[in-house]
Order: sequence, then structure tokens, then C-alpha cells
Amino acid sequence: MITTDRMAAVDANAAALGVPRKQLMESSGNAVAREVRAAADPGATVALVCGRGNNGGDALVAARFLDGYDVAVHLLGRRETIRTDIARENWTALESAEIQSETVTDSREFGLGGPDGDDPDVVVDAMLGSGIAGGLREPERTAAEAINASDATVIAVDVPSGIDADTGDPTGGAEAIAVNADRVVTFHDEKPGLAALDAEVTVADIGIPAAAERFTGPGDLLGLDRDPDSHKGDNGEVLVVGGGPYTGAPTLSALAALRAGADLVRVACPESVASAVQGFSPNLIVRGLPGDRVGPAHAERVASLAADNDIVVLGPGLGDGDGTREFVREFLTAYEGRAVVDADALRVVPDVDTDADLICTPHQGELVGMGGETAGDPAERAELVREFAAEVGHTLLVKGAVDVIADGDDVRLNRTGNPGMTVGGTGDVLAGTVGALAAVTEPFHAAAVGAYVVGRAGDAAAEANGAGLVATDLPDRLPEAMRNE
Ligand SMILES: NC(=O)C1=CN([C@@H]2O[C@H](COP(=O)(O)OP(=O)(O)OC[C@H]3O[C@@H](n4cnc5c(N)ncnc54)[C@H](O)[C@@H]3O)[C@@H](O)[C@H]2O)[C@@H](O)CC1
Ligand SMILES: [K+]
Repeated sequence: MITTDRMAAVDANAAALGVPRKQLMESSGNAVAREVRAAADPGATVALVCGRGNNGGDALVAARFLDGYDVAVHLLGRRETIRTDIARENWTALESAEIQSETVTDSREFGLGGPDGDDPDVVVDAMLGSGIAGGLREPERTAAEAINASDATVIAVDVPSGIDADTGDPTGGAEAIAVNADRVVTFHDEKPGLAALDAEVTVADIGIPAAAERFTGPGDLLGLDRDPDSHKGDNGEVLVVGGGPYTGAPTLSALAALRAGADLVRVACPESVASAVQGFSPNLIVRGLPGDRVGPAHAERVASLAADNDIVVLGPGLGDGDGTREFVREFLTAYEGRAVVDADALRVVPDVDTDADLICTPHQGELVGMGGETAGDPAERAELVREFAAEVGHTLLVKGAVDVIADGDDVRLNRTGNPGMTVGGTGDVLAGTVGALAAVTEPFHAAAVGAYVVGRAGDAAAEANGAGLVATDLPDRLPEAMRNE
């Protein structure tokens, strides 16, 4: 099963792997034509009703694969209104090939039949697919009524027009009109909403490489854009809890969280290091905790600070001194929100009883310290991480040459990054980045995107600085790494 949003991400990842959308459209169109051949013998009349998006583009391709059939293409709009270059190129190809095609601009002029007014044997519904928003407008609405009133076998491309592929409900509300399809040929994977429909569903393999789903890619960044109307705080408030023996670690996490898009980043650290942390950047809000180590006496104060933030990043630079583990245990036992847990705080996770939603970011050694297992073979390692995530009941991001992200159900691999990133501090950057992302998206997605963009920032830093790469190079490169291109 794949949702519309995930499908869009996978599609963009496939393009980044060298399989562009136009190539997928060619496969989709071919699959639609095969479905027509399965439904009717050569010589049959086939009306392809095409919208102006890529759903329509799939049927424009199909028309080229239907030699031997009496084909008529109805484009719902003028050529200039076709929304994508690839669909327009396929329209031009049809016109050049002199395949019978007409443009419909006025719904009153829409008719499915040939000159004698008979219904065609097959109608291909390629008006709207995953790009639909709201109920069918004109001329799609009139065309849907005509399709539903005809005796033809109706084959829907990807999803019947007017239906939400994620839910199976009409996009215009319960009573709204949608195409009533006999068959649906959908692409790449089953869609959650199709099973409930009274139609025979075929899933067509369109050549999206499995790696487009298995590995992170630029498509995973889709949907993370800021809402232009958002206010301060809407894009995440992050509390970093750390420091004591180390000052750099919490600072790196906090700066990374800011560069990864958080609106406000607060650092709770021992008073002994508070002014040093503040000295790194005026953009940080620093809250000093009495003493030079974070300990159990601070659990209540940190809990009240945490309540004012969307997410806590727990661990950077905390160390493993007297009382640190007790602090982490006490804090997590009472905390019910979302947190990224890194470094020394990780050891506590497997045996703490918490309602918090955690993203743990261990490297292989820390994973073993938590009680997890690792393996040399990447596929085996991924499966072990998935099983361990299910066991601890949290999201895991296990750092390595290939990072493994798992939440017990899903597993994703990330291969951005480079050996130069084994320098100290890159893990703190990652924890802060994941923290900022987890304030605005789901934990698994946040962990996967975090790994991807920090690796990308590291790759850019390595290109600029070679073996001289240091962790402080990374935060400033995050905004560029998060651009979806
Ligand atoms: N990986 C993928 O996602 C692939 C998608 N493909 C096809 O591309 C389709 C998605 O294409 P698009 O994103 O171009 O979207 P659609 O072709 O579904 O819709 C395109 C346009 O229709 C208009 N529209 C939206 N709601 C409307 C409404 N209620 N009434 C009238 N017009 C409306 C909008 O202007 C929208 O841009 C899929 O359903 C599938 O058929 C395939 O070509 C191959 C791969
Ligand atoms: K459709």
C-alpha cells in the first residue's frame, strides 16, 4: 500500500536515481493499453477522456499503444492549458501521428460517442488522478456523468476521477459525483482507497526502482515547506538538554536545529557552561541549571521547560557522570512528549518505562550498548534494527556508512554522507536537525530526512574543505541541503 504523498516522494526519488517522470509515464500508458486489450478485442471503439495533468498524459501515451483499435482521444481543455511539459509532449506526439483527437473546452459540447451516437466499447477515464483537489469541476463533471451513463466498460487510470486514492471517498463530499469504474489500473503499488471500490484493480509495475523507496532521496523533502502564513513558533520550538562536561555538543545541536528550520531553540544546561553556550550565538535562548552537571535535582525544572516546547533533544554533552542516568530516567519516566535521545542518554532508554515518543540516534557501538544487534550485511543489519525498534517501541536512527532508520514497521536507508563526517560533533548536529524536523513531521520521517540532509550538508562541506571538515561546517549548510532539488 502506498499513500498519495509517499507516491509523490518515491516518484521524485526515482527521478533522482535517473528514472524521470516521462519514462514512468511511458510505462503507465503502456499498462493502460494492456488493460484495454484485456477488456476488448482489436477493432473495438475506445474513447480516452484525458484531463490536463499527468493522469491525462498516461492516456495520451496509451493511445499510441492501441494500434488496431478504433481510438478517439478527448482532451478536456486546449493544448495550451495542459499543465505539464511531459503531458503536452505526448499530446503533440498524438497530433503528429494523426491519431483521432479533439479538444473539449465547453462541457455542453462533450460527447463520448462517434458520429452515429453509439457508446464506445471502452472508456478510459484519465481525467484526474492523484492531483485532484475538491469535487469535480467542469468540464470533468459533465464528462463523468456521461461516462457513468454509458454502457461502455470503464477503465480508470490510477484512480477513478473524483475519488480520493487515500480514502476511497469522493473528493467533493459523500454525495459528490465521481467516475464509476469497472476496472482500475493503478501504478507501482496498491492505494489504500481503492480496495473499498466496486472495481477490479490491477497494479502495474512502471519501473520505479525499489531503491527509490528503500533509500532516502530528495522526494523525502516534499511537504516540509513552511506555510507562508505561519507565525513564530508554528515551525517548531526545540529544547536541547545537555552540556556540563562538554559545551560544544549542545551548542552544535541547537545551532543545527535553528538552521533546520526551528523557530525557537532553547538550551537547558548547567550554569557552569551557560555563558559559554550563549557566547556561540545570540540566537539561542539559554536556561542555566544550578551546578556543573545535569542531575536528578533538575528533572522537575527541565520537565516544566519541556512543556513549553514541541520537542526535547536529550543528551548532547551530558556526559555519564554521577546522577546523569538518574536524571534521564526520572525525566523520561514522567515525560509524555516527543524527544530525540542521543549519546550518553541512550543507555537508559531500553529499561525506562515512558509514554514519550522517542527517536534514538545511536551509532553501532551505542546500539549494542542499548542491547541491540548489528551485522555486516546491510540487509540483515536493517532487519535487526527494525526488530530492535519494535522491541523498544521507539524510532531508531542507527548511524553508519549507511544509516538505518526504523520504527518497527518501516525501514529506510540513507547513504548520503562521507568518511570525513566521523569527526566529533556531527552526531550532535544530526540530533538537533532531527529535533527540529520532529517538531513539524512524524518521527520516522523526521529521522529519515534528518539523516539525509545532514549527510548532504556533510558532502557539501567535504567538497569545500576536504579532510579539514569539522562539525561546525555543517549547520550553515543545512538550508541548502534541505532544498528539494
Ligand atoms: N509517480 C507518480 O506519481 C506517477 C504518476 N503518474 C500519473 O500522474 C497522475 C498525477 O498527475 P498530476 O499530479 O498532474 O495530477 P492530475 O492529473 O490528477 O490533476 C492535474 C490537474 O487537475 C486540476 N484539478 C485538480 N482538482 C480538480 C478538480 N476537482 N476538478 C477539475 N480539475 C482539477 C489541477 O489543476 C491539477 O493540477 C497520477 O494519478 C498518475 O496517473 C504516472 O504518469 C506515473 C508516475
Ligand atoms: K483517473
